[in-house]
Amino acid sequence: MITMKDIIREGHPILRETAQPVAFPLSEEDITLGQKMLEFLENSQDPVKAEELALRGGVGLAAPQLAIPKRIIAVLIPSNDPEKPEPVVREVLYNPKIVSHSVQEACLGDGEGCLSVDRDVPGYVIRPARITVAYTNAAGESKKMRFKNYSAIVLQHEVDHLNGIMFYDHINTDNPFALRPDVLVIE
Ligand SMILES: CNC(=O)c1cccc(C)c1Nc1nc(N2CCN(c3ccccc3Cl)CC2)nc(N2CSC[C@H]2C(=O)NC)n1
Ligand code: NI
Repeated sequence: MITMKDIIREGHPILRETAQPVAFPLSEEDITLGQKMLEFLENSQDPVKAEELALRGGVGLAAPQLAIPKRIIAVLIPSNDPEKPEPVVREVLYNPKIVSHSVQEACLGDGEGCLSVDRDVPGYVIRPARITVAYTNAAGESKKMRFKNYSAIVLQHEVDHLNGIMFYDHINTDNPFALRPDVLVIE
């Protein structure tokens, strides 16, 4: 199974490369990889397993973070509503593409963290608040899904990894906490 030792850290060249699209039909290898990426996120969010395996919590993971320059991301966003325990997003996305986005922007009030960045980089990462992503799922079906707020931030962070972009590339160097008008700050 995937653990932190499999995740490359900033400085590794693959994190700055553009990942290659995956071919269809999906290979067993690419399907298995997606499943293992989701399993990692599940383990990372399980207090017992995360401690056992020394995993940092994450809600998204991109194949380049495993030194695999393929356009594959896994997203597991847990529900925060005890009434509805189902995850908000539980998906492996092959060749994801942001096909449209809102003018309105948003950012996480606490800034962004990344499993490939072993340091705190303070500052707002301002991104479109709503996006539409076209992708192929593990069953080989073409999908189009809309995301907003926290989910949209996570998807964009992971798609950035496929294009060699790190979250702190978006932080305003003059004033990391500068806010443009109408940016939604997500707490
Ligand atoms: C510097 N300040 C901060 O990091 C930061 C600080 C405070 C709050 C937030 C909200 C911050 N920001 C931030 N927190 C997260 N998590 C919160 C903890 N959680 C988690 C942890 C353990 C079990 C289950 C879970 Cl659910 C996992 C997810 N995740 C991301 N990102 C950026 S988009 C991709 C996503 C990612 O998965 N990163 C590894 N950012
Ligand atoms: Ni990351």
